[in-house]
Amino acid sequence: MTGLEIRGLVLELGGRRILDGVDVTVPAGQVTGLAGESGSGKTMTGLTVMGLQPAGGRVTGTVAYDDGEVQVPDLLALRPGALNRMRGRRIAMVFQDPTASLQPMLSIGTQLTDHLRHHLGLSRGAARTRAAELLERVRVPDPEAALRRYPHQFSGGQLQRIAIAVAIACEPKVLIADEPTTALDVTVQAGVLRLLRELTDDLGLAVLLVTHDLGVMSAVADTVAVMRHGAVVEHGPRYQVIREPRTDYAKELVESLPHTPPPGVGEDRS
Ligand SMILES: Nc1ncnc2c1ncn2[C@@H]1O[C@H](COP(=O)(O)OP(=O)(O)OP(=O)(O)O)[C@@H](O)[C@H]1O
Repeated sequence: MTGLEIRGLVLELGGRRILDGVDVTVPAGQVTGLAGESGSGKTMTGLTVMGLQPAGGRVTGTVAYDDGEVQVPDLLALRPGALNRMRGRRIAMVFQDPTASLQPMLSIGTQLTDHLRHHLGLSRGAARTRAAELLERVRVPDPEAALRRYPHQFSGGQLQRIAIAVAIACEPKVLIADEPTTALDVTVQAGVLRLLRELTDDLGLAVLLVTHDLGVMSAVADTVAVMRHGAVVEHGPRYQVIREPRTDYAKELVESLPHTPPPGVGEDRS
């Protein structure tokens, strides 16, 4: 299987077990939704997979990575430098707040080209061309003009598209998206979710999508994993988990979570 295999992931912080043996498979070409009530460990799962858990955290378990070209039996066993290279090149992350991955004082063009030159060793000219292509790929209008602008000159939805462009710049194979549309208006959400789906299909990305919103889940996830108290209690095809949950907890969760299907994506896609 290409993608990520998370097995028995445990995170202990200050004597508390935040993750208690998370098992979840994130296959290439699919969106794996991670649902669960607040505090169940969704965000920590994404961060720990990337080696970005809070300082002092004790981590055990394995995260196997395979993109068909590179196989890493356990990302958690890599030295910090090697993990850092995996993060820049092969595994990317998108957060709720797109400004988290963008510098306010630098133009979008400078940020994208610096990133491409640093990670891929491209020349200035080649990096600029690729930066414009990337903005086109994520459907930012007028990419050439956009490259000259600064983050504060874009709307939230456009900024999230730009953050996604930065994330896919080095052609990663895994994308961890943590509440990527939570801060956006419902109509803008739909466009960003459609883009995520398109990138998953076209680039064969393995996407782990952390969200507390069932509307978002119904719109793009292939499978849904439900977390409770730091462990996955149910994982199955989206329609099954949402319509016919097997565990009482998943049933309760499905009934309690917000469900705001963004217009134009989703429910029809099964
Ligand atoms: N920096 C930290 N230090 C210690 N504990 C933390 C830290 N960040 C989060 N936690 C704890 O880890 C647990 C899991 O948090 P996490 O953010 O993964 O939950 P979540 O399911 O993503 O919830 P939410 O939907 O509210 O973001 C929570 O009990 C939280 O209090």
